[in-house]
Amino acid sequence: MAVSAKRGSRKTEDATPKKRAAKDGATKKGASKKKALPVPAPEIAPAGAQVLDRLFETVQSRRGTDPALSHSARLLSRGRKKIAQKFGEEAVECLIEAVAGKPGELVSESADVLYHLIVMWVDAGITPEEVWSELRRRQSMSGVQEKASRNPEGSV
Ligand SMILES: N=c1c2ncn([C@@H]3O[C@H](COP(=O)(O)OP(=O)(O)OP(=O)(O)O)[C@@H](O)[C@H]3O)c2ncn1[C@@H]1O[C@H](COP(=O)(O)O)[C@@H](O)[C@H]1O
Repeated sequence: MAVSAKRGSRKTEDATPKKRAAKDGATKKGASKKKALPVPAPEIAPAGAQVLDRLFETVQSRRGTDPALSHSARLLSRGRKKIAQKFGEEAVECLIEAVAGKPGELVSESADVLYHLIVMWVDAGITPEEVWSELRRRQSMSGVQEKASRNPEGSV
């Protein structure tokens, strides 16, 4: 992702919804005539990890909508390879900030990674509940035990 388009802590002029719409292909004039897509009301913002369920619902609702109004719609319309590529780019940016020891940047990059992961789930037709269920299953076993169960003879 171009740094100029980043959300979160790095406030840049490209980060506003209006400029994002322009960047995504709509002219400023054309975008202003279009009705903005609905976003969840902030007063009923979900707590903690439920924010991911809400984000999933929003991204899913964007499928097939106007790419000029929705970054998710644009990304979904560009296909699986592009979606995977964007996720990979965000993951790399995340690890760069982790290695650089920049917690604030890591928070912002982590949000980007989660957003792009959710776009990938929507494209693949899987739900967050399937992932939560897998995580719950793993909670019954430590990571060390799980790895040992995969490598019964102790091979790495
Ligand atoms: N969390 C995000 C989010 N994080 C990052 N981004 C956007 O992702 C884009 C990444 O920029 P890039 O330059 O990397 O992407 P790009 O334009 O595809 O780049 P190229 O590959 O074309 O070079 C930026 O425009 C960011 O604003 C996001 N866009 C949307 N969301 C969430 O998704 C919801 C729905 O958004 P829309 O689909 O836009 O309605 C929003 O309410 C948010 O909650």
